[in-house]
Amino acid sequence: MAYDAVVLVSFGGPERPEDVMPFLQNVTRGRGVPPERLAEVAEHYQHFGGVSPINQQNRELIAAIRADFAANGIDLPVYWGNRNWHPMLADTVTQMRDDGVTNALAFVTSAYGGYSSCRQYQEDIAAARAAVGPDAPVIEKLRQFWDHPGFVEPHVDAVRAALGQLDPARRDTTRLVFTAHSVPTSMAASAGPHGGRYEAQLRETAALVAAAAAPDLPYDLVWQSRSGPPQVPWLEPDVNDHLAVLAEKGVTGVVVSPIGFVSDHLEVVWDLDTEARDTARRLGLDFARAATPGVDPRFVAMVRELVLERTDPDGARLRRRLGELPLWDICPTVCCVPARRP
Ligand SMILES: CC1=C(CCC(=O)O)c2cc3nc(cc4[nH]c(cc5[nH]c(cc1n2)c(C)c5CCC(=O)O)c(CCC(=O)O)c4C)C(CCC(=O)O)=C3C
Ligand SMILES: [Fe+2]
Repeated sequence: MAYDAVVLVSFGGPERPEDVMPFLQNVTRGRGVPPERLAEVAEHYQHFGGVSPINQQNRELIAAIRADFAANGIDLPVYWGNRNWHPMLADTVTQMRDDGVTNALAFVTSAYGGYSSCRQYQEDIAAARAAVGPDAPVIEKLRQFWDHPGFVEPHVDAVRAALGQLDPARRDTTRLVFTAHSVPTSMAASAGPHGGRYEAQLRETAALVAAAAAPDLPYDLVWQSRSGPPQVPWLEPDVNDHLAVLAEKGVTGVVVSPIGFVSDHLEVVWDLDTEARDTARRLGLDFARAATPGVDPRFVAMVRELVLERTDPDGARLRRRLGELPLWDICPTVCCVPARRP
């Protein structure tokens, strides 16, 4: 198959105070998120002047991908469209159509399977194509990359660097805490043969990062940024509750590594750097937050490798990975479908 473009597909975030509410309404439409929760999250954004860092981070990632493609002889334009805020994916797909694009590959800024991280992005792509009409380009999502060295290695280095900020004399009471966005348990236990991928893949990534960064330290995978109405069960424990349990057990310091994400967006700079750090301070725990891949050259090169896996005659041989869970190039239609429609 010959491809004529790459499109980066992401979550999107507000860039002005007046964008915050309409953005949150886009995120939560039809999801039963209580208005109190929306008001609280709007407040988090307003602490940063109504500007989420995520769009600027994606601009920087796209600039780095373009430079990497150019340096490596890949002659494909790179477009950008979001699920929840401008540039909206449907507008981007319109532009791609107008530019004559017919077959594109999509790089989604989420490493994992699962409904929000994989299937919902495929639904976003299908909806954007439907809005454009029959002459919309075909768009195929690149594979999940939770165990790709270009994703794992930057996390490993970041955990090592964060450990370096903690007291080495207290290493035997130091602990690694990996985090990812919580999801409703009904979504986590996705139906079909590929159910439960999100949590299983996160556990594999946590194990890979821990083994390479600090094999002597115990670690846990916990959840952050729970949304939704309180009566709906979401994956637990929450990172803040987990820190309290660790402090109780005699742990003196934590490295918190958000392996669920690819950049230090608002859920990282607010939910971890502000809230979880405050929790740690109250509990008397030393706290260091590990960085996400961002524009690490290995992560940028990974995007090129994922493209080459699909375009190079030897592509299958380029499929670099560190884990052992099932991996597929193209998601089966039953993959990552939630047990109950969210
Ligand atoms: C699995 C997952 C990822 C990782 C995969 C990926 O990266 O895509 C992720 C990423 C993100 N989540 C983000 C922000 C938000 N997520 C929300 C709400 C929700 N997230 C969910 C799941 C996930 N979310 C779910 C199941 C909901 C409930 C509503 C629903 O069923 O869909 C809400 C609503 C308010 C609230 O928090 O209650 C906000 C504002 C931002 C942007 C941060 C920025 O602006 O910098 C990013 C990257
Ligand atoms: Fe999937």
